[in-house]
Amino acid sequence: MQIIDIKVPGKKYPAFVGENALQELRAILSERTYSKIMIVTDETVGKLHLQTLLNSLPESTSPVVYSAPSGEKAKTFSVYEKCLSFAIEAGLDRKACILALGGGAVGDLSGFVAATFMRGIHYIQIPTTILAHDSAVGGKVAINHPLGKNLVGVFHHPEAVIYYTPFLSTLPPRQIRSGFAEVVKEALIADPLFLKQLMKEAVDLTSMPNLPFYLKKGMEVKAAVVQEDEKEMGIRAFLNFGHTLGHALEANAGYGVLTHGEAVMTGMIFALSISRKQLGLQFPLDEFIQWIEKLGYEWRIPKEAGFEELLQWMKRDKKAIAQKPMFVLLKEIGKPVMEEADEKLLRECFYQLM
Ligand SMILES: O=C(O)C(=O)C[C@@H](O)[C@H](O)[C@H](O)COP(=O)(O)O
Repeated sequence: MQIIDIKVPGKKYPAFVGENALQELRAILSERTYSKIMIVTDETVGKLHLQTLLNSLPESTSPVVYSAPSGEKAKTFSVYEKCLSFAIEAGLDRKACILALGGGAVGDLSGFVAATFMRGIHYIQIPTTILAHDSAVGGKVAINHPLGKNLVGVFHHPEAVIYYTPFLSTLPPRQIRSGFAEVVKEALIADPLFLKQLMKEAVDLTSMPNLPFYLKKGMEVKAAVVQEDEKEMGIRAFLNFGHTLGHALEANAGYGVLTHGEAVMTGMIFALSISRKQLGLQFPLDEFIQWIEKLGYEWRIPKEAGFEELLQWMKRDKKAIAQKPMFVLLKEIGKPVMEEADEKLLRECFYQLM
């Protein structure tokens, strides 16, 4: 089993990755005296994995279970309120703990509920997707606002991340693809050799013997960034590579139409294209695109997505300054910077990618 320690001011927590990770959860829950355990999951994951989780809890726990709608539908004000009402009615108090069993959306909802319920209680991330190797680490939790993705949120770190890799075996190819996009992002912003390795080895996303290693590498990249800049005052924003357009595409299409990873992959190609023009990035973009297309990414900007409309979403992005969209760009692979881009250049790159 792999253990990655995440250290932020005033807190250190482990991410356990591997086939024995659930034993670590049992140990944590046996050691701590939580007044009540509430599992938050979603309709899809609950059917597949809830029983495994229940079987691994200490006998003394009698958890209550809240099931949210699957995917981004979990991250609405109305589901947030329902989840809080459930917690209150179930008698949770300030010594209770939430277990977030699911992908990024369940993790975000659970973390936001945990952060705000009675001004903050403990929670533990139990990711079940590849995507959540990224979102479960680092304490960003949020719900969506009708005017933009993740616009309502806080930083609230989990007590631990329990990444039980057998859960990943039920993922459909589209979800594998979505999560793998964030691994590619971690390589692009931090590690040219890792990117080379991925482009050489990853040829079929349904058979990746090295996946646990890729996930660990990705989580290490993330942990190192978060450790240096917990609250995104500077370099943490580099983890948002591809997300300026990515979030806009997700929101504009209607949450759930595109997966997060599909939208981020398109956003990364957009950012790479801007980086080449604005910063002279030397990067074989065509070869990269050929690779990801072979992996099954349908990354093109949808014809019906208008530039003006997407620009409005990008202006409301959390990185925007005075309503000017900001982009994480690359000077070189592994050397990100945050920059504004001229609207004319944005438009040019945008239409090239349709
Ligand atoms: O943890 C971060 O910081 C990231 O930006 C990682 C992203 O991949 C992740 O999707 C995150 O939840 C997006 O955060 P947001 O601040 O852009 O909403």
